[in-house]
Amino acid sequence: MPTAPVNSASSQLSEHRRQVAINGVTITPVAFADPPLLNTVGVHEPYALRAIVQVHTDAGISGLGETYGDAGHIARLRLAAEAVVGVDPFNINALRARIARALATDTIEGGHGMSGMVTGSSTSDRVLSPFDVAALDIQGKLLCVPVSDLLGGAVRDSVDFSGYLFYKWAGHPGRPDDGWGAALDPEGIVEQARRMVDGYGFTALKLKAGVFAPDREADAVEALRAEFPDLPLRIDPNGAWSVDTSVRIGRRLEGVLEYLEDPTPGIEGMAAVRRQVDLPLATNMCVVSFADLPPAISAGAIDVVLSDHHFWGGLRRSQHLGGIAETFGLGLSMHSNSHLGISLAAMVHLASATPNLDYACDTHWPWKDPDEDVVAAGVLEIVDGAVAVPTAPGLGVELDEGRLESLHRQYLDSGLRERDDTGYMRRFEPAFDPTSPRW
Ligand SMILES: O=C([O-])C(=O)C[C@H](O)[C@@H](O)C(=O)[O-]
Ligand SMILES: [Mg+2]
Repeated sequence: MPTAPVNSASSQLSEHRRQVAINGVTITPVAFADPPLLNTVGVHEPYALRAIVQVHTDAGISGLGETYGDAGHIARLRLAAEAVVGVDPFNINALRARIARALATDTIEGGHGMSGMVTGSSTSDRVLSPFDVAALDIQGKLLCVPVSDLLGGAVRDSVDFSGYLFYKWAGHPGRPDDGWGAALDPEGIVEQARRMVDGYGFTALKLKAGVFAPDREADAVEALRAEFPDLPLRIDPNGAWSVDTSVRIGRRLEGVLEYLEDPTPGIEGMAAVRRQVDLPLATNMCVVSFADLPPAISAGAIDVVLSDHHFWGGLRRSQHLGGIAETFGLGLSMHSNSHLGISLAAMVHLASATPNLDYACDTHWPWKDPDEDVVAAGVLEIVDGAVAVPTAPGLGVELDEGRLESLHRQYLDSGLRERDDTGYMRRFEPAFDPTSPRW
């Protein structure tokens, strides 16, 4: 009978729908090796911290999320974990409401995990994010569709990423060199870029700046332009420059950059720069929550917003941000922090289902040891500067329990419980002062 299998499949599906509820959450902090990457607030410590969130259901299916690993954030995740038990993983609105309620009386301090650079983002959106991703992973596994389908369908088969260049030391002091070598001048940055482009095929480059005198960093951008005449270039000093310095350096780099990211702190400062420089301004610092959008748009402070599902409340709310960007004619790009494979999979699904994503996304992926992850190796790879959108159900990545256990042990042994780029830098340069604007 031609109709019988369809009917029985759909009745099985609705059976799943009726029964499924979250019946537990496992939160595992992990640490993975991170090179000494320099930024305006200091230097990356020997390990980056993340939290792996497994959401379990009474249908026997679990979903995965990944987020920051600072102690305060983990304490909030644990509050949320208790609050979401009993919720249907298809009901992300209910997840959000339960999490907001659980955090309403939260007195936990610190723990943003973003090293003082994105502190104004919404706490409940940050905590919701890994639960939203895990719920979508569960939905996809139950319905046998990839997360990109649940987000409206992939509009591209692969997602472009930019090669993320950092000034860096050759290795962590007192430890062996990491193999990338030092990059402390334009030649070092060009050499690093060459290795990124040859190894991963990146078709856009971003330089993390705010480390050395601005003119020296502009020299590095011009050296990149000479070496890679066709690649879009960006520079991001994380608000380390005054308005005057931003205008001077911005004018110098007009016609060279595809966008200038967070040259100076705050909406007013960005708007002042924008009025005087003929370059698109991008941000992941002065617009980090929905409440920041109206004042930034009315001040004309930004041209491009960098989404990041880790602090914009997960994949669905990041799509909402994409809709606002489209409505107001803003460009859309994507921000990253040091991350593992669950986050990369989530970023790729989101980017694949965001038609108005105009730029190659950021990723710290090449800075990670390929042997250190919590998902199986080889599923996610950067080829020709892009990651293929996974087509298996859910996020398309499976947790490797052995790898999770070993990165959790590394977390326990590392002794690190908060990201502290400034404190680590001060061990080697006691007078280091990250107060912005630094120039
Ligand atoms: O675009 C950005 O602002 C970032 O990627 C922030 C990160 O924290 C970056 O500065 C880093 O990893 O040092
Ligand atoms: Mg940035």
